[in-house]
Amino acid sequence: MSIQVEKVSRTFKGQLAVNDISFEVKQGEIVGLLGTSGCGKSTLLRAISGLDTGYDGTVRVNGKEKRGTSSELGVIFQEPRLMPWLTVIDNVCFGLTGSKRENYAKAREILNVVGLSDFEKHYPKQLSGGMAQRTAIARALVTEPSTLLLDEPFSALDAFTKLQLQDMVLDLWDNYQPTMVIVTHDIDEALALCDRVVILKGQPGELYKNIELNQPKPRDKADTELAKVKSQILESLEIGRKPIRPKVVREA
Ligand SMILES: Nc1ncnc2c1ncn2[C@@H]1O[C@H](COP(=O)(O)OP(=O)(O)OP(=O)(O)O)[C@@H](O)[C@H]1O
Repeated sequence: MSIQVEKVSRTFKGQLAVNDISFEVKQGEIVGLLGTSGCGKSTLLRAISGLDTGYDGTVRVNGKEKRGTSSELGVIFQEPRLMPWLTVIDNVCFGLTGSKRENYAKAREILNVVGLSDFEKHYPKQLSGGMAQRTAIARALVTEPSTLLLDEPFSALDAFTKLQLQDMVLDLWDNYQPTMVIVTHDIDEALALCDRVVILKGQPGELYKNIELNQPKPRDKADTELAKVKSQILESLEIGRKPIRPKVVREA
């Protein structure tokens, strides 16, 4: 599934939050939305997902205008949003319309991919943060969406779990080749996962740069080309360029 974002703007109570943003996500591509806090990344993702319809401009899916949610788009949030009274497998099946037998078969296949086969009978309170987020990812995948939209999916997790789940995303991609849009603050995460990074800047947020990443995955973190892209991104975001405090010049 390809996505075309055309001249999308969003105003909240007379205040422009994102301004005239256009970009395309090709079929099977993993695109990262990066930018400093408040530049409108989540607002843009909500417009793409159809959870928000109050924007100006157009979102197209495979070239056709879309406004509103679609079962072809799976959304994953920062927090897993599981139902505490349901087991892992019942959380994954929630919303499926088939027979219990069919649903469980589908859910078990996905739970295997996300590494939770041994935990299907656990309840959310018995899971670690990483396992809960894996369950949320399995729930999004079970309807076989061709596109996944992820809003800072790993930012609440510890560094080690985050790396494990980033590897899992690459495995998922190998299995299903979904189109993905990932909102992240984490430049290393974007460098590990994305084929392209869209950088937003300012308030209201505007599209600043589109950076292609052609290195094969899984990527070598020590790769010099990747290091160059990282400094290009840091420079775009104006991180590390200014001293945090102005230098005090003392008189002799
Ligand atoms: N429902 C809303 N009502 C009013 N203002 C909103 C709403 N949603 C977002 N905004 C405003 O729009 C701007 C962009 O917010 P958004 O959450 O999209 O930014 P972001 O880049 O995702 O930020 P962060 O990285 O901190 O999550 C902010 O100024 C925010 O206050």
